[in-house]
Amino acid sequence: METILSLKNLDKKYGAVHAVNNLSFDIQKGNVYGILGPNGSGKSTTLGIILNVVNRTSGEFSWFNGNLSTHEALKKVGAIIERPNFYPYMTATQNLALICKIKGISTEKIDEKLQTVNLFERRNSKFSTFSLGMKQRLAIASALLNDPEILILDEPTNGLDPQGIHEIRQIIKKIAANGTTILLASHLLDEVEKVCSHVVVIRKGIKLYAGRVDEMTASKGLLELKIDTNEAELIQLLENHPAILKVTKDHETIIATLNSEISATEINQFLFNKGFVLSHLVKRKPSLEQQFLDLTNNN
Ligand SMILES: Nc1ncnc2c1ncn2[C@@H]1O[C@H](COP(=O)(O)OP(=O)(O)OP(=O)(O)O)[C@@H](O)[C@H]1O
Repeated sequence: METILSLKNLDKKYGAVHAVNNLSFDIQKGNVYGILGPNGSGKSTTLGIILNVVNRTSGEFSWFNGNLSTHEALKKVGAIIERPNFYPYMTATQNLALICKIKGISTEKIDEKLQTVNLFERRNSKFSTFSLGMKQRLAIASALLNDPEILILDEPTNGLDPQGIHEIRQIIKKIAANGTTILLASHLLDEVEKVCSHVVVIRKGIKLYAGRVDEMTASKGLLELKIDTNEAELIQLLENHPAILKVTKDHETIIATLNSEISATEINQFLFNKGFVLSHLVKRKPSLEQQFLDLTNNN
């Protein structure tokens, strides 16, 4: 696996605010990474540091195994960390041509990138006529003009309506499917769940989890149970079962969080043998949301 970016013990303090706290993780080529954390958890600061627009307090980061200077490496990076300024009276194509000129890159990729973000049909429309979603898509096209190895996006769907959000997510997936590595920051759990293969969960600048999204969701799961009588006795029995970590109630439903593998059939048989006949039994995986809440509460 080729490492695109490596962060080691990165730290950033703004006076008394410890925005990034001893953060380490690696970005491997071809994956889609989400930095997930609530507002103010240090996501933008982390992106700012690796893009050389924020100075770190201590720690290291290296691009492409340290084979290139940061200046050279950043030529292979496409990033949108603030809304870029486009000229309202110029068309999509004209705006991108200007960016090519400023960056000193060829204009030959403009049409291809407009197609990638589904704006080719609107290439001759003035920027001022674009919806917020279209503006964001044009920003993505502008970040792709140099065919970057990695695309970095800070809160790519912020402020968009549901249709705009869906379109941006589809485009991110399309870009990833073409082999571009992606790193995005988001405070939205479902965004990371829908778009990313890997996640780094941070809170108050501290890493709480780093790994595959599907491994994070592949915990032991939970059981939903209902019974018409003897509910208190059932809860007590479940609490003493070795495969069950804890038991809670959500309205009429008993929720048993598992700490080891057990099938719904096994638990059903066990309870039936003890004289409990359930009216409802479902085994579920906890959502990323629940795991995220568990992670942030436990830390
Ligand atoms: N220039 C700055 N000066 C002082 N404090 C700052 C500065 N930039 C960020 N911070 C603080 O650092 C912490 C992390 O902020 P950061 O913007 O990195 O978080 P974030 O996770 O990106 O949040 P958001 O999604 O709200 O932007 C916050 O407490 C923020 O107030």
